[in-house]
Amino acid sequence: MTADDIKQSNHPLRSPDVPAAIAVAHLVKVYKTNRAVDDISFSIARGSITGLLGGNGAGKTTTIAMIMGLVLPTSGKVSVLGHAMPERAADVLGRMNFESPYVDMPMRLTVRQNLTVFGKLYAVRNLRERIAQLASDLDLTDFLDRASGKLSAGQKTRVALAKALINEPELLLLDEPTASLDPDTADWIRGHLEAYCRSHNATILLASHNMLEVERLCDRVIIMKKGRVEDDDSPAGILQRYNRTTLEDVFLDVARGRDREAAQ
Ligand SMILES: Nc1ncnc2c1ncn2[C@@H]1O[C@H](COP(=O)(O)OP(=O)(O)OP(=O)(O)O)[C@@H](O)[C@H]1O
Repeated sequence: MTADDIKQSNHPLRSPDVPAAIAVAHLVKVYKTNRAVDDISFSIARGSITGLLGGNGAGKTTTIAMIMGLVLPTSGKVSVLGHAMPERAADVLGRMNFESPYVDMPMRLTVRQNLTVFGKLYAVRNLRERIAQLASDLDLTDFLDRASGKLSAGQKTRVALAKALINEPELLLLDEPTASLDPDTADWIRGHLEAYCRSHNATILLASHNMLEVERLCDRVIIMKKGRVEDDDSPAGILQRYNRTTLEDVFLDVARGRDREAAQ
């Protein structure tokens, strides 16, 4: 059954009894006097792909880090797959995963060794087969036994994605998943993520500065500015409200402080 079938049916995953993939309520993070995240609330349905947009310093990474339980909120609540974070992290960390091209793996270990370490951390069954499958899906076979520090930026991104998918997560948090990939490879990765989501009814929350990527992948867009949620809607709804034809233009409107009415 695909994610679309589930959305259109009475499948149990649609039932109100199934908790949201992510729910945050009045979430705040203050660093000294800087309100990096300033009272944000949203809920993300299972099986959806949501883009988290915003300029540099808008609070995207801090939000994702609180959802993962890595950064403690100053106040507010986070729930992941129905479990409070960070209190119940042990119940959910094995069912989620994270990818950022800015987090390096141990450089001297080969790609296969790194994936083996992460697979063991997640207690992945049939790990050898899982790594072979990911290597084939993400085209890693040629450099599986090369030291991770000797890969190109694009190869590293594909390995990071393999690491993020190793435990077949129900929830995937991605920070710039296609940074430093050439357009063709980036497009191919997006197709892979989309197919993964549909086949596993998985949920993705991705922070991105690539508006075309967000338009292509996301069924919902949350725009952050100065730690707050500036807008939250489908890409089509947002384009209509700002009277724009591309999210790139909406992004510039938000960044430059042009409000929705002025954009019309
Ligand atoms: N560990 C930290 N200590 C102090 N301030 C921090 C810390 N991490 C982030 N900040 C500040 O919090 C604010 C939000 O940063 P954050 O990294 O969440 O933004 P972002 O939207 O992910 O930005 P970018 O697009 O540049 O990655 C910024 O002003 C940043 O300087």
